Amino acid sequence: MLSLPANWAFRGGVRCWRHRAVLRGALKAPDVNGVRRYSTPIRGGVAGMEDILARVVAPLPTYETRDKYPPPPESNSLEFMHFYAGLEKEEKLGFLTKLSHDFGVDHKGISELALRLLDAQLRALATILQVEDRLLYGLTPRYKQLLNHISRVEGGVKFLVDLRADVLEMISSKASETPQIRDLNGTLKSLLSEWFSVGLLRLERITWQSPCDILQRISQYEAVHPVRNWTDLKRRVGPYRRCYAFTHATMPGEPLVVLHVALTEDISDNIQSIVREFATLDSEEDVNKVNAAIFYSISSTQAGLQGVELGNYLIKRVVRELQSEFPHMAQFSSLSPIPGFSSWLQGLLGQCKKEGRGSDLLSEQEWEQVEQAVDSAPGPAAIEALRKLIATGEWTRSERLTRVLEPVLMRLCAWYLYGEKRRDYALNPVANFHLQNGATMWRLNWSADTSPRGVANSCGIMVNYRYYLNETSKNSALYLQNKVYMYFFCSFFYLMLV
Ligand SMILES: CC(C)(COP(=O)(O)OP(=O)(O)OC[C@H]1O[C@@H](n2cnc3c(N)ncnc32)[C@H](O)[C@@H]1OP(=O)(O)O)[C@@H](O)C(=O)NCCC(=O)NCCSC(=O)CC(=O)O
Repeated sequence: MLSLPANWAFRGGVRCWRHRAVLRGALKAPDVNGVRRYSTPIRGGVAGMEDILARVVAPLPTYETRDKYPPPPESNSLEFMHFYAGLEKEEKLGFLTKLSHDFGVDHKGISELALRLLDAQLRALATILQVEDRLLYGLTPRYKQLLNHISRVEGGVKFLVDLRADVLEMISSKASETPQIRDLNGTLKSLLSEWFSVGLLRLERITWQSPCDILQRISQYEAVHPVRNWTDLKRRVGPYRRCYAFTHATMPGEPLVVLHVALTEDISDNIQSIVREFATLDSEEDVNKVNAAIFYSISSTQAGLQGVELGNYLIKRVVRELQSEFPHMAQFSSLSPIPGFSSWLQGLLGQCKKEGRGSDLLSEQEWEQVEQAVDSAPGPAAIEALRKLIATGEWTRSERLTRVLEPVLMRLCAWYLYGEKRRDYALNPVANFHLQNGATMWRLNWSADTSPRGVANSCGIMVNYRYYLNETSKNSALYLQNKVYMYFFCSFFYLMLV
């Protein structure tokens, strides 16, 4: 029995009183994602939650009647959606905990079926297969059929995407770490991965002629290089630029993942040349100037679709689109930020200061140059001075210090990207994304993002992840199965200096 905070029942009671009042027509129920109001009154508090769940989460049909059982009424789905939409954040935690705990897999039934499978091992293969199929069916959580039915009502898929976003937030914030909540996340992810498979996605090119609300969403969803104004946005969908999004029939007008591309002569080493400088040409007159496609921003817009790998699908699909538009194009690369490098470096400097050992980071000669450049005494004082300068970005104002720090920061950044791991994969999430896709860590670029954000996040350094099209499948398998990173030696020679 789930124990909820004592006041929950009261608050829930008040809320459910409001629901009841709404249902009697006393108040107009707000439509939720276009979901029509349900018609059955509900009791308040935990009892109200149990009442709702017991009523709308229908028991799994028996194995024998599983294909013949009539689907539950649509009102069950609507009632569940409306009830959930009316809950506060902490109430949703309680509700989803109860759903996942009490309406999941019948574990007792599974253990009985597992014993039957063991007993059947000496029987005919047909019998074994039949018992295995029963076991497989028995492993279906009771709530899964409700989720399937919800996906068929208007706004249902978007509701489930947002529901998974709530579940992911509960897991990442450690508000809930139960295995049942993880199971609920797994079930939602597998359903969403089916519904958002690449064959069901629609590739849309976004141009200045696209509907205003789409352009507005593209602008607000841009998570990597924020759009400053309409002029900036017009540039990003204008000449020598491409902007693509995947959309889905169940979520019309909602770009699910957005990719911004610059069409250039060579592989770009600087983001300001892409998002700051304005083109002098009004149209793409000289396509011979276009030899490379630079992916300079990719953003998933639906938190609930994390792990569905829409970004990977989109990059691969856009490459094909560009190859058909520019048959001679042979260079496909990202120009990616390196979020986390500066904070990682600050942590290292803090450790060095504590242990009074800076020699791991900089050579004696480099430290001497830094001490002269920052006019500091050697040892902890120099380390602290360097920490402050990097934290504020002040170091970029000193040519002398910049000259001293370039080889140091490039060397440390190469190691951060290549050597620092999380569960044997790249620690940096952007590196992990592109390496998962089969890209090669191709080139580190100094002073590639001189914006305050770029200097603060990664000391202004950016990286190209190069897509060698004939090698991405092999590279992806090597990375995912063997944790082997592909990097281009001569651009990452800094690694040899580590
Ligand atoms: C990068 C994404 C589009 C990937 O989304 P997908 O749906 O394709 O993939 P996914 O959700 O399965 O995640 C795949 C991997 O992306 C990596 N990843 C990268 N950035 C992440 C982020 N901010 N949050 C969560 N994961 C992130 C993770 O390591 C994850 O691996 P795992 O699941 O194993 O942990 C998205 O994560 C996102 O929108 N991130 C925020 C914006 C951003 O950082 N964009 C990339 C910047 S580089 C850039 O924009 C230029 C360019 O390179 O194009």
